[in-house]
Amino acid sequence: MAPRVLVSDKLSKTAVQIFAGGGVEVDYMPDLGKDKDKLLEVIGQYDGLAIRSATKVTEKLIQAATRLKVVGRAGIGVDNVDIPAASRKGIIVMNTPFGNSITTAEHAIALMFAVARQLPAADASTQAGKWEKNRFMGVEITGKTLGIIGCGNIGAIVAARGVGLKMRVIAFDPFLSADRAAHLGIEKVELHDLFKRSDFITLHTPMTDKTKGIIDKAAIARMKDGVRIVNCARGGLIVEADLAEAIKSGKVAGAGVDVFEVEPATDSPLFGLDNVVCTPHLGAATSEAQENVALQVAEQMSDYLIRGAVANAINMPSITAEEAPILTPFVQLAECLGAFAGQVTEEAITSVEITYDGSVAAMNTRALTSAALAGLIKSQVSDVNMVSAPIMAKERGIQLTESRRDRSGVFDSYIKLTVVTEKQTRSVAGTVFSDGKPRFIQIKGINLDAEVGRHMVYTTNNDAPGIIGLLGTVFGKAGVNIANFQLGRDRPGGNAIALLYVDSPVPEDVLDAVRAHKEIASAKPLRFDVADVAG
Ligand SMILES: NC(=O)C1=CN([C@@H]2O[C@H](COP(=O)(O)OP(=O)(O)OC[C@H]3O[C@@H](n4cnc5c(N)ncnc54)[C@H](O)[C@@H]3O)[C@@H](O)[C@H]2O)C=CC1
Ligand SMILES: O=C(O)C(=O)COP(=O)(O)O
Repeated sequence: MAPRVLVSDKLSKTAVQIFAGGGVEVDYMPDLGKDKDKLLEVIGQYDGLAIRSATKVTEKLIQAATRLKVVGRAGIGVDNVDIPAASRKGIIVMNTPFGNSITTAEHAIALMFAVARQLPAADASTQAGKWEKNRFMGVEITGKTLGIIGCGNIGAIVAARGVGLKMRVIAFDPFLSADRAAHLGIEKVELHDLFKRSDFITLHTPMTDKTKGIIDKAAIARMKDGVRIVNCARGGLIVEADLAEAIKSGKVAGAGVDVFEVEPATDSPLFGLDNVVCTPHLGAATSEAQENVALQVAEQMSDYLIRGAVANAINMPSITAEEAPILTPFVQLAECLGAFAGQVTEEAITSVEITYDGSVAAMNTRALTSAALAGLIKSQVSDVNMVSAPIMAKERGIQLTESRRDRSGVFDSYIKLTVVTEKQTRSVAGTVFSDGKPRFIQIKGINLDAEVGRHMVYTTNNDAPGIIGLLGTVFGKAGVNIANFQLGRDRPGGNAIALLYVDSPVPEDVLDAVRAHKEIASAKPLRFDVADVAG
């Protein structure tokens, strides 16, 4: 069945063509994002949801989205998506991090000019036949100091434009390196310094707990008199009432505002003030940017839904379309190792160590680790996948270590998973054979070579004669067919294990008959719900 995607915001129709061309069924309802109740009603029918900023992907919507696998944001900011809730539900959230950045940077520059020369008010006055040449005295931009808060993709483009306009550009961004600042020809400064020195301030950070209200009354008090402020990032970065107050008092000479605390903004303390230029969240609104983001989000979502490739996900490591087929057998192996460890571990897990040995070490091990964690946690929580597993492991306080090493044994590559609980440490290792199927090659340090089947039984016992006969007889009597039987031991007469791949689940009373034997320490039924296992 073809995956189904809902487009609930106004995306370029290019997205529809890409989805349809890629084998994805698509419903284009650009106004649905504004109708919360209707969206809640229909969301259960879709595997993908393509949005801009109008659709709010709340926890409630996510709970109702029983089939949803991916949310694609045709744009940059994902503050309208409850990412932790999506991650917990195993839903990938992806954006298009570059598609509208030039356009948004240009809008910031446009607002800076509009505020410097009071263009909207001058336009209105002129068209009203007033010719108020003396009223609209502006300021020059050349030689002025432009303070950029948040110098990522958009901030850096604004910086380059500012330098081109002969401004002195300074930036505050904790993640801006000195090298990058030098390369951009700008000065990296602290926030208080930026406030003190800037003639123009422009905001380009995401909306986070740290950036919310970064421009408030106290911040404004530290700024130069007559500063002009531009916000093309997110409304909540500025406390609108504080800015309005400062404009009325003349402390701030003007503001260019594209984004608002509440959107759509039908009312704001900034409306009607002299030299405040407002636009209705138009930062990304050019035909070029909208083509870019629509095309990109549709390609990314189709690639994920059809081929399992992951690009630009906020809550999952990337997997390219080329990488996906090579990685898939190892993803399955990692999940089987996790599932084995999860099913034989009954106590709370304190830490997990994953070792990648040989050629697998050069692969996308973040994705493989997520798969191993998903397998591990699946024995306790059925609704977990590679997206939600890392967050669930973290919530459970599981410490994670990952190590890689060059080929150290007979296998071209293998993965070893060690799970530590308060009582014991357990390890299981596996590889992928040339048939692409996962194999267990070591359990508790005991070597074996076991095909992974959907239904399996794992026993631990003393190495003594008669165990094969016992299992064969008990299972045979119960009508359970053994497809494959693997044994291993640490030394003659020592600890032994058996791993049986059976054609059907083994009833508990049959296992009890096995457990009753004096040489058997434990007998566990196992299940592996992974695509490429046998059975
Ligand atoms: N008005 C509009 O239509 C549009 C608005 N945006 C907004 O612009 C924002 C920035 O976009 P990009 O530059 O592409 O993102 P980005 O992720 O490339 O850059 C954001 C920068 O902010 C910095 N940052 C984070 N926390 C900070 C803090 N507390 N103080 C200072 N800097 C901090 C980061 O280190 C990063 O360098 C987006 O998050 C989005 O909200 C984006 C596109 C269109
Ligand atoms: O990409 C972003 O972060 C934006 O803010 C653009 O928003 P929009 O897609 O125009 O609703």
